[in-house]
Amino acid sequence: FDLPIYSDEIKTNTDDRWNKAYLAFGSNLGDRFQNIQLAIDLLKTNPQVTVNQVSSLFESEPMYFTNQNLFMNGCIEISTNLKPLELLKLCKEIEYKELKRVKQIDNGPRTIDLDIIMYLNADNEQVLLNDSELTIPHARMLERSFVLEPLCELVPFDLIHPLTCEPLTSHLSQIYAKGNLEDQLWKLIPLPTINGHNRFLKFKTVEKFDDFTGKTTMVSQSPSYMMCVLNTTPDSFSDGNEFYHNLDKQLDRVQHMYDEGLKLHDSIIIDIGGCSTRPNSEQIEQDIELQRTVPLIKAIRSRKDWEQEKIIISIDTYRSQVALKTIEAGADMINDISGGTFDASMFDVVAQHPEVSYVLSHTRGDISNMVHMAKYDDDGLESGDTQTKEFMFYQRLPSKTGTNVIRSIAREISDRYSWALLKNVRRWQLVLDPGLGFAKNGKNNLQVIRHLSLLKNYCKFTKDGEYVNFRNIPILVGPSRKAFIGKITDEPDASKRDFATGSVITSCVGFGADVIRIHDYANCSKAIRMADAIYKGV
Ligand SMILES: Nc1nc2ncc(COP(=O)(O)O)nc2c(=O)[nH]1
Ligand SMILES: Nc1nc2ncc(COP(=O)(O)O)nc2c(=O)[nH]1
Repeated sequence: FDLPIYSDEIKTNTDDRWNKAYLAFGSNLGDRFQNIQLAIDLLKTNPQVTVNQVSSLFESEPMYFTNQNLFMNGCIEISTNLKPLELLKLCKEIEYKELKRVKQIDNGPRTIDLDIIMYLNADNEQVLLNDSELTIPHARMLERSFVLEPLCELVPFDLIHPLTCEPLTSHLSQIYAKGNLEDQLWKLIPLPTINGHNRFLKFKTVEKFDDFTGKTTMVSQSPSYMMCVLNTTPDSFSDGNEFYHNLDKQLDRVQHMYDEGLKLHDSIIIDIGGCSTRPNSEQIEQDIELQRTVPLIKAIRSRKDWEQEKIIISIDTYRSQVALKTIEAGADMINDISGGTFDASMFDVVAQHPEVSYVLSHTRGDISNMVHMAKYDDDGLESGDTQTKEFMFYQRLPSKTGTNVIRSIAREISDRYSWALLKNVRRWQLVLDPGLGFAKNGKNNLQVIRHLSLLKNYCKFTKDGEYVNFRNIPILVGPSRKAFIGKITDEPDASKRDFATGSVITSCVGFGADVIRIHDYANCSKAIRMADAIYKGV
């Protein structure tokens, strides 16, 4: 490896191309999430820095000096024309001047820690630096899962460490192989703060070696979340809404969800839908959708007898204005079945609220024609595109395998993912949903459920060199009472499909789903708990 040895007086960029750097952030003092967002914004506002990507957020046990609060960690990819020592100066300014970090002891608590991990010059070559003030690559990065895990979301899985010449992903696997609990991380999806409670959806995804196949994949090992459907539309296909417009009746139902759901879950997600998304259903006006959702959300949030921090409110809408108004009313998640395709402003609204989660779903076409778009029989690559390469946990996916359905879905979601990031949506906000029944027929739905772990471990290199991966992004599925269940169990009445739904959600958990959207919360809650015990060892 003819690695460039960099020092100030040698390489200054003769052309206007910028260098790239990977920074690691950590905070365990004050409002960690706010501190991190402030540090990112301070980097963004610097004219000599562009923030390209930000990883998921992770919670980790303190290393070295263990008697302190849990850390919130992640990584940032920036482009910059600052040289390493100038970049270090900027990071220190952000830490000490802006975020008032006070360094008492080494490895002790801090409002923010911003470390330069790696630095690549304009020719994309790793830069090595051994200065008294700064070592690049960071001398301790290879012992830190709280650095390598978020970093492996941002860099191609085959990127090597310039000194060990080993891929970063294999260094990370080596840390996990030691089996130290303190190396395991919790992935955090931020939610709006309520009554002073900083809330997060929390997921633990671990690398698991499969004894039978000898392959390693990422699997979930944390309790699955239950998303309870609360449709306020007269034409919901499955919970025939006799009380869709009666607020008191709806609050009674929420009370029952609260009582039943919290028996076996630490929190419940209530998915409020004011406009049916059933294929070919009539799409009511936005104002009516707002009337059916905003007052209900406000009424839920006004109940002092409920522990509000345990009630996560999701709004099932593809309209940006409904998303905006319901967030203002107290919604925590935007559940958009259209993947941002029905309303061009949706991603702008999501980007304005980095504390709100967004379900990025797969569909095709629109409500009236999606049923005709369930064609997945080829690998879906543009004809003649031989450069796009797709992988499932670093194993190259040969074309023409039985995984065409899930690969097409993963690829089409990854296109929406890239667009969302361009619109400044944060990776940490996202939950993925393959969209059961949306531009999928019954057979497709079964294949999607069987291949959920491919979606979870999907990554691709596009022909123009972009790298996308879904490492650590939770998967939501909504199979409850759907037509494919009715067809297989010969049950035309949707409201009688709950027992069969219980078996489907067990399979979904078994194949890696992290959030399950259901109608019969009282019974499905138990099925989810059993599935968590069997498949996730929870
Ligand atoms: N979990 C966790 N533990 C830690 N321990 C020490 C330091 C100090 O790191 P430094 O050597 O870069 O100052 N940072 C962290 C951290 O960010 N996360
Ligand atoms: N994220 C997500 N949201 C959804 N919203 C509505 C429906 C249609 O079912 P319903 O009429 O029972 O709400 N299905 C989904 C789904 O599968 N995933």
